[in-house]
Amino acid sequence: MMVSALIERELTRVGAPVRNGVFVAVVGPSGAGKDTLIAYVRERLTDDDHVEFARRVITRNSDGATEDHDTLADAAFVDAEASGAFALSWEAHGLRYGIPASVDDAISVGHVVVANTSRGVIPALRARYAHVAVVEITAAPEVLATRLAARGRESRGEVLARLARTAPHDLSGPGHALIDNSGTPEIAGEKFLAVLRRSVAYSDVSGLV
Ligand SMILES: Nc1ncnc2c1ncn2[C@@H]1O[C@H](COP(=O)(O)OP(=O)(O)OP(=O)(O)O)[C@@H](O)[C@H]1O
Ligand SMILES: O=P(O)(O)OC[C@H]1O[C@H](OP(=O)(O)O)[C@H](O)[C@@H]1O
Repeated sequence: MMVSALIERELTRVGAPVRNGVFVAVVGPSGAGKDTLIAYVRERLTDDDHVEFARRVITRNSDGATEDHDTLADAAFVDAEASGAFALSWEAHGLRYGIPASVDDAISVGHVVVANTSRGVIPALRARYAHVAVVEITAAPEVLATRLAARGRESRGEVLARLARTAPHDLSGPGHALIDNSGTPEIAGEKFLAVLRRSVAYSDVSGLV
């Protein structure tokens, strides 16, 4: 999209939250199982055109295993961010993360958009979108430690830093669902599916044609 079109859309949006659909933010501590549960529901919603899964942009090479995302070098990410390429962006673990601005279009037409986000961006999300569901995935601390060590994506020092990262915000509010993923992925995954089906039922696709 042309930069001028992006700026025009942003100016139109200021003070007016993006309506109709629902932004489903999947949050929780590292190792809780956000990507695992997103993959679980994604496999079961392939026929549902109303649910989209945001493809994140991260300044990390994709390992192809835990999450399929786009990669940008740090300077390119900063340029993209400045040109309005992201609906939302944040920094964590020494990395930059962005959610493409195109999710606004999906939500405007009444779709449900699912994205793994930082707990720290929930206030910004609630300001940007009229309908936000916050799906907070949890697991016991010892479970997180075991899973991150077994995943093997980070060094031992990085794993310890991730475990030490505490939730910066109180996430409670409308549309907040807490899902414990200390058991099997199926148990938590079915609860997550139920939240998504409620979000689809809630999204407003009437009057959009
Ligand atoms: N219910 C579960 N039972 C057993 N292992 C699980 C379960 N859920 C996730 N895992 C495993 O735990 C590890 C962490 O899961 P995942 O990468 O989905 O977490 P995450 O919350 O996305 O973490 P991060 O924020 O670090 O990306 C993975 O190796 C995954 O296979
Ligand atoms: O701790 P907070 O800010 O909630 O989450 C920060 C980030 O940590 C994880 O990153 P990754 O997917 O493991 O790289 C999450 O996906 C989120 O984007």
